[in-house]
Amino acid sequence: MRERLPHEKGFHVSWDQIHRDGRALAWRLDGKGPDNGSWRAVVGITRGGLVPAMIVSRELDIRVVDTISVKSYNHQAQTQPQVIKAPQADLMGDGTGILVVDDLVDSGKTLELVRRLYPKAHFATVYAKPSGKPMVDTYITEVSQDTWIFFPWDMALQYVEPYRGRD
Ligand SMILES: O=P(O)(O)OC[C@H]1O[C@H](OP(=O)(O)OP(=O)(O)O)[C@H](O)[C@@H]1O
Ligand code: HPA
Ligand SMILES: [Mg+2]
Repeated sequence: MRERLPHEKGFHVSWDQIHRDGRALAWRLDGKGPDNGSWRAVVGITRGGLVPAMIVSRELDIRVVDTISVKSYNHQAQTQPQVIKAPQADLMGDGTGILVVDDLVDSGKTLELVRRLYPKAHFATVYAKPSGKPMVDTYITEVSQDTWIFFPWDMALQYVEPYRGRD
């Protein structure tokens, strides 16, 4: 099995769970945009933010959806975050009315970078760890810093030994 240290715990999220939590995020954001409660666009931070961005944009009927590509990790090793692809500049402005969506905030470095580019945007993630919380405006579930979140797109169903058959 691939090394998971220094993360003590694993939080395994199913497709059903990310769908429910993504919907909960959308409902929390509903009517909170700056223009009579509405949002101009959803911007997903690729790649992990794309599934929640799709769910939020579907729930809130937002048809303008763009992406920003920020690479922060090589597997579980953190590297300096880099913007690989930016969203359409005339859509973004200073970020007013834009919902930036990601799957999670961990150290907060990814959102810190995107916030610097679009300071007036609203930053929303499905999951949050304590170090990154100051960078996020809205999130659904907090997990401890020593938890690694496994998303359904990184997992597969597999056989497990019965409890009494394990070492
Ligand atoms: O708060 P931080 O410590 O910056 O970490 C959070 C970011 O790290 C992961 O993305 P990653 O860079 O691994 O790329 P991916 O979404 O393509 O998997 C995750 O999807 C968040 O975007
Ligand atoms: O806990 C995590 N899970 C998946 N990707 C991540 N990127 C930073 N932290 C995490
Ligand atoms: Mg990501």
